[in-house]
Amino acid sequence: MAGQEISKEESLSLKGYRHACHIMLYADTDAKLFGKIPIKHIVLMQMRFDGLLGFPGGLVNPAEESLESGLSRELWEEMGVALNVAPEDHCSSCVAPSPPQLVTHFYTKKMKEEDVREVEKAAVTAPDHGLEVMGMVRVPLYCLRSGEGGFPAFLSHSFISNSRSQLLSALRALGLLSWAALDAAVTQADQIRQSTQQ
Ligand SMILES: O=c1[nH]cnc2c1ncn2[C@H]1C[C@H](O)[C@@H](COP(=O)(O)OP(=O)(O)O)O1
Repeated sequence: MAGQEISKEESLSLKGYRHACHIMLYADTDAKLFGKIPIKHIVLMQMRFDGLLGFPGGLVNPAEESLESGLSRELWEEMGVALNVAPEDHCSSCVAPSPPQLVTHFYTKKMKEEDVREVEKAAVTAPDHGLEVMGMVRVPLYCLRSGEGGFPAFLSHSFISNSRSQLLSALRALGLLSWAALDAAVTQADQIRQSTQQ
C-alpha cells in the first residue's frame, strides 16, 4: 500500500481531503546486539491504540496551522517532547490508499542517539501514552542468521495506512539499508506472513 505521490503544494489545494503528518526519528548507533550484531541505526515507530504499527504524528488542519507546526503539536501529545519540525524535514506526500480522502505527509529527522533516548523516556509520561499510543518501538534493522528474525519479522506485522511503504522508502533514500537488504527483507516478510496465515 504505497499510495500515489503528490507534491506538498498540490496536495494542499485538494478539496475535501484531510491531512495527516507523521515523522521518522532516527539516529546512528555503535551499539551491538548480544555484543556482536551491529545495530547501526535506531529508527522509532510506535504501537498504536488499534494494534497497528505507525509513525508518531497525526491529523493536521492546514487552514489553522502549518503542517510542520501541527506535526510538532502531535509529537508533544504523543511523545511529551517539543520537537521543532522544519519544511526541510519533509520527505514525501501521498494520496493514501486508505482511508479515503486522506493525504499522508511524511517527514524524517536525524537526531543524536542520546536525544532519541530522551524521546523514549519522555514518551512514557506523554499525554497519549497508554491511550492513543501503546508505546514507542525501535525497528530492528538487522537480520539474524536464521534469515527471518529481525527486520523481516518486523515487516511481517500489520501497519497503518501507507506507513510500511514510508518506512521502506525512507530507509532506502537515507541509505540506512541497501536496496538488496531491503528487497530480501520484504521477500522474507511475505513468506513469514504466508506461513503464519495457515
Ligand atoms: O504512520 C503513519 N503513516 C501514514 N499514515 C498514517 C500513519 N499513522 C496514521 N496514518 C493515517 C491513518 C489515520 O487514519 C490518519 C490519522 O492518523 P492518526 O495518527 O491516527 O491521527 P490522530 O492522532 O487521530 O490525529 O493518518
